[in-house]
Amino acid sequence: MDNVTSQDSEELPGGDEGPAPALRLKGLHKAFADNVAVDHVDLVVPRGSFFGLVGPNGAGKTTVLSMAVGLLRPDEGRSEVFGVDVWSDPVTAKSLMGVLPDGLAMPERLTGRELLTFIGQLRGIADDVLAQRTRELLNVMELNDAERTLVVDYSTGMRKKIGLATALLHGPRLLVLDEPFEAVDPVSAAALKAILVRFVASGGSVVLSSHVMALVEQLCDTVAVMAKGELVAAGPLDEVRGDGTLEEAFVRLVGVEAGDREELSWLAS
Ligand SMILES: Nc1ncnc2c1ncn2[C@@H]1O[C@H](COP(=O)(O)OP(=O)(O)OP(=O)(O)O)[C@@H](O)[C@H]1O
Repeated sequence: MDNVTSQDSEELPGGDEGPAPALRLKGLHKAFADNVAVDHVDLVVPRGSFFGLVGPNGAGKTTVLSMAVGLLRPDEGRSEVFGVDVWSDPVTAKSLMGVLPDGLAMPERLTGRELLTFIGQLRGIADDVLAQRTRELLNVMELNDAERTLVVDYSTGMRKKIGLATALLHGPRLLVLDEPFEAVDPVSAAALKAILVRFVASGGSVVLSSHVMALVEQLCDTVAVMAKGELVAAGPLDEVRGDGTLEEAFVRLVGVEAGDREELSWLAS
């Protein structure tokens, strides 16, 4: 299936240091009232990498990814996709990336096929190409059986899958996926993983957030660990996890509450 591959052949902006990375975050900062959700985060996602962002609940993953893709305006800092500034040139930047945001809002009173057709037409994809890509994506996502079902009646996992299909439709070079495997059954997850692995093998770049360390360890070559709005580690998977597992490194980096606390002792009585 040629269409779910990256089209990384055109020249994209670079600089003195060579081609620009797939994603570069410079000093991204966001506070909600007194709560600093993301604290001056700098991050580079190299081209062709499969990048995993992990961190405990409330660490700032969704906030940083939302700013990175132009869905949430930062208080400070900038985000560049292949050297294109997401806020000053949003049309170019958004043509280069496919995004699966957290809590994706979609036109819900459409079938999966209608939704993909609608998004494809907004993207200006030619009718024949769109029809072929829609057919293949519904097939690969195993949503063919649900072709006549409205998205509003989809399960959570099915919504993730149709969301990923909309992100892939225009053949982006970078995919930014917030918790793509949440609520997806193991069979569908295997299909999604295969699509993403193939996308990276063809030159695409993926950034995903997840709470599932085993999945990040299995898929990603580069990881970043976030806690309390800051990056506490970032680099090649083997460097970040050291001699142990990613989960052990995560616990070491993020810290855990003491396990012998008095609270909830009544549960065992
Ligand atoms: N729209 C908002 N208004 C106010 N506070 C917010 C908003 N969005 C996020 N926050 C706060 O910012 C912090 C970071 O939240 P964020 O959703 O980015 O974390 P996360 O790492 O994605 O968490 P999770 O793993 O639970 O999804 C949290 O303290 C959260 O309460």
